[in-house]
Amino acid sequence: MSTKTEEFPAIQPGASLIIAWQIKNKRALVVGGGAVAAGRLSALLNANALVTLVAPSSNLSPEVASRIADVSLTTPSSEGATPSLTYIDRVFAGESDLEGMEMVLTAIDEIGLSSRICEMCRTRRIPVNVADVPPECDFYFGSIVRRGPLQIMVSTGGKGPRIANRVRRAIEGTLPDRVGDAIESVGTLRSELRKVANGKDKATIERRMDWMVRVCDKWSLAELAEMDERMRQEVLDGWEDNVAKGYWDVNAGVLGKAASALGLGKCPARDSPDGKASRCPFVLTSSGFLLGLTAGVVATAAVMRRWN
Ligand SMILES: C[C@@]1(CC(=O)O)c2cc3[nH]c(cc4nc(cc5[nH]c(cc(n2)[C@H]1CCC(=O)O)[C@@](C)(CC(=O)O)[C@@H]5CCC(=O)O)C(CC(=O)O)=C4CCC(=O)O)c(CCC(=O)O)c3CC(=O)O
Ligand SMILES: NC(=O)C1=CN([C@@H]2O[C@H](COP(=O)(O)OP(=O)(O)OC[C@H]3O[C@@H](n4cnc5c(N)ncnc54)[C@H](O)[C@@H]3O)[C@@H](O)[C@H]2O)C=CC1
Repeated sequence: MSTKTEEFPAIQPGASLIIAWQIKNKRALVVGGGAVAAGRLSALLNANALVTLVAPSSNLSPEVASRIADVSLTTPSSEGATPSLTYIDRVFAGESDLEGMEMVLTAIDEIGLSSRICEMCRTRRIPVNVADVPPECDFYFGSIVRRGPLQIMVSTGGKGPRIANRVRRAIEGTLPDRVGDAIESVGTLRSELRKVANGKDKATIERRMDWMVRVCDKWSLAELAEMDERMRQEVLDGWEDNVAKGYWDVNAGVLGKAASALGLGKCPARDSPDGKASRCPFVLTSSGFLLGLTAGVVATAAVMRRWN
């Protein structure tokens, strides 16, 4: 057993545990109907939770009012099913409102009541967030970037929520084009792979993971975003022989395959890791070359005109 702790990252206590909570089809309660409740409500609905919102209709924010009026949210998908959103037009009624809830969020302007709700939740071991009162939060919200299946949460652990917003915007500006579509493609490929290789034994799992890693690493994000059914099928055809096909293996016909076999398979224009072809050195170099060529031709034409 090694005793050299310096080989491992140092423990830095004081962080939050950042996890992606699967609240889909589970019940959550929102108490309050103002602007803060509206943010909580959309976060829960985006995560497919079954939300009950309790607040008097006399004081709803426009966003909460529009969600409540949205029949696609308030109608159950089938008879007897719980709708995505159930609205109850009244103030918080007490313990009975907590029945069956797996999460409770309060966003009301009554600090004493918030504390009591928090206490009730903790007695029942229901995770609770009281907006604005960190000691009464079992978890905090964060500033979120969303691109389809991709979510990035910026948290400052309660130190600077406004700065979380700024960092989030800075991150948004650096995201690769179509990163959400690229991840969606990988998701489809992974689930299709499970259909042809669904073994749960250790050897199959290892082989599947190794193949997925090699395929992912062969495709730029821009290429992945373009992967359609035909390309995906051709990539999957490589599974049997444990071959990881790249974009040009499935798109450039015989010539592309020959180039790929020679190790020239990747289009340099698409090789930038962020998939932004215009920023790629190949494109810059080749556009520079073309520009130079054009300038050369123009200059030669001018000189020749002089001579004539
Ligand atoms: C602990 C936490 C608990 C929780 O609510 O989950 C909490 C607590 C408090 N917020 C306060 C104030 C403000 N909150 C915001 C904004 C956001 N607050 C959010 C989360 C969190 N806020 C959790 C920590 C998250 C973290 O640190 O990473 C965000 C990220 C997510 C969201 O709420 O959806 C969202 C930005 C989302 C976005 O823009 O993308 C702004 C800015 C603005 O309004 O523009 C201000 C005014 C500026 C200021 O005061 O700093 C106060 C003081 C109230 C007072 O002074 O009385 C407290 C209480 C205290 O700090 O004691
Ligand atoms: N964490 C954060 O990011 C922020 C938190 N806040 C805090 O969150 C809380 C809510 O903020 P806003 O939405 O702006 O408030 P708001 O005053 O607009 O809305 C309060 C809502 O709660 C409802 N309400 C009041 N008593 C209720 C009860 N007993 N039962 C059910 N519903 C009740 C009201 O009818 C109203 O719909 C405030 O305490 C505020 O200080 C405010 C801004 C940012």
